[in-house]
Amino acid sequence: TPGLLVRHDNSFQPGHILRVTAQYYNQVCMERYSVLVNGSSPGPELRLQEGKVSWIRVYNDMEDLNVTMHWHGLSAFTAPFSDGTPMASQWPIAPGHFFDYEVRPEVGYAGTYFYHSHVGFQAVTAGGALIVESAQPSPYKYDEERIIALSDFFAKTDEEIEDGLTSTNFSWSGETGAVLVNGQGRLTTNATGSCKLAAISVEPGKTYRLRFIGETALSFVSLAIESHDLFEIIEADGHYTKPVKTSYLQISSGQRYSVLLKAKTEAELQKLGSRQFYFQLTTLGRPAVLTTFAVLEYPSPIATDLTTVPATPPLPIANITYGWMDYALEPYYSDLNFPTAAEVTRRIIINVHQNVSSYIVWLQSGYDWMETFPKSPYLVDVYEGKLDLDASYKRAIASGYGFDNQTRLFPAKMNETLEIVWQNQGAVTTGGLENHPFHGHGRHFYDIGGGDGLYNLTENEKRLNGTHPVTRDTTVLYAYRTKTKALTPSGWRAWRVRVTNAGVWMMHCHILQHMVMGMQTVFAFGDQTAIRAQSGPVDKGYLTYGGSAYGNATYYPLVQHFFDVPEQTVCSDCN
Ligand SMILES: O=C1O[C@H]([C@@H](O)CO)C(O)=C1O
Repeated sequence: TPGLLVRHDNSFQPGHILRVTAQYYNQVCMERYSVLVNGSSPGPELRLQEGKVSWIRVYNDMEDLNVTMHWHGLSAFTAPFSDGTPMASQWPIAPGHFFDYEVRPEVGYAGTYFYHSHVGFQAVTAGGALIVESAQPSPYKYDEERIIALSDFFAKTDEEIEDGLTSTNFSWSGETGAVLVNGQGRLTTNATGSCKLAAISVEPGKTYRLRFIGETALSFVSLAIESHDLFEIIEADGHYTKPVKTSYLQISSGQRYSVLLKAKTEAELQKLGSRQFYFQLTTLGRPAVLTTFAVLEYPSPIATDLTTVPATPPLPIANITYGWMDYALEPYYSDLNFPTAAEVTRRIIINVHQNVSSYIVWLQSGYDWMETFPKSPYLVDVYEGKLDLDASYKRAIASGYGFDNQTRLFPAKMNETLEIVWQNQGAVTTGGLENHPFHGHGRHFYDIGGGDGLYNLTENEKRLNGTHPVTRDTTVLYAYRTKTKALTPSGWRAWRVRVTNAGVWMMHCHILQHMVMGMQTVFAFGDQTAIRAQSGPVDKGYLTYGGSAYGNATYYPLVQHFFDVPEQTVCSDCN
């Protein structure tokens, strides 16, 4: 019997504890008020085991802000209220409360992930690396690994940024001040002072698995390493790929890649006459191009110089590569589950564009979605019997867009095979276009590619022929140009998804500013019956804000164990 209620009193030991605070913090030698996990940005690195349940306790130690924690890329494998999307899959954790997330990474999903708050702009600082360890040895051999998490620095506070983006008196967040590596960096290429670049230490002759994590709020980054001009991609978004050689990476907010890097030998270092090399990171597709640095350092009798920024970048300044690695990545392990075009039962074309009127918003199928839209979380409403997904489905089908504008849901039935096409269009009034890294919660989607103009099924089938699409959770809808005519198609990205995991799954642009400006959609997979059947009955403590599933300083929560049923229950089951 899943769903046993357990009082999480003092005897309960969560596997991990994350404490979220809002406080002044030092980054790039500037003080900024921000939301942190365990007092730092990035927060602690979490390691979970493939196939095993992890309980992660998240304390909201803030006075006046809600929080949720999302396990980016793992969300199909959480208990019903554990995906961490506010007002979609759970009531957010109220100030002074805590919530125990139950996360079970599925076998086959060992790889590189991250966690982050899903509330407002908090994820700019509130997040950290999440590695799912495999029960099996890696198919690739490497000596050691290093995590390289990229994030952005903004001088404005989250509140100023959110207010600016959502008020009639629109004001942009500003562009990123610096792209940071593991939370470290300097404001501009020629900044002076003692502020240090991040150092990634390696030893001569060893092979490293570099795990790159796109934890940026905004930045789409092209990245290369001085004198180390060839590495091999072996993982994308949690899945091993066949090896692909490349001289640079292009990584958006929400994406992860692992690459193998062969460190120079002692002899090669002698020849090069250097023991430190720059990582060069350039932002793409924004009005301002920013180039920032980190350092790859080898053991040296002379301390590595982390305060000098090269006056001239050692590598050429990168440009965007449209369709980078599209149709090129293939799964390492053969995957027979890829749905062909003939298997697609419904194609949902989602037109996305910016609308400039009294507010500046991003619309999908004509509507924005903000966490302020629902009065209560969809998933809660399903269990309360207040949300009729069959009626919503009928309205969505009748609309011709697969979208129900009453609930602002994209509802789907179990066992449908969806093709979801994100279609970029010029902004209303300005014709402006941008690149958007679209992220899908729930089970990973098959990425069937992207291109310029308008999606053309026949043309894309030709390109797909003979390739083996990979499953991803974040891929980029490119713009191809910065301007076109209002509502004119310019760029598309398409996914295929088998509807097998009942639940409420967000699909959204991972740029935090764009999310705040409405660039989010919510899919409901399965109707009420399917969702309830998957979880079994749920406790009422999940159905109200601050309910009894949420603990506080004087109250131990009543938590349902959906996967991890304590032993005594198994025993009472037998009776
Ligand atoms: O969403 C955005 O809004 C601004 C601009 O389009 C409106 O000023 C910008 O640069 C974005 O990426």
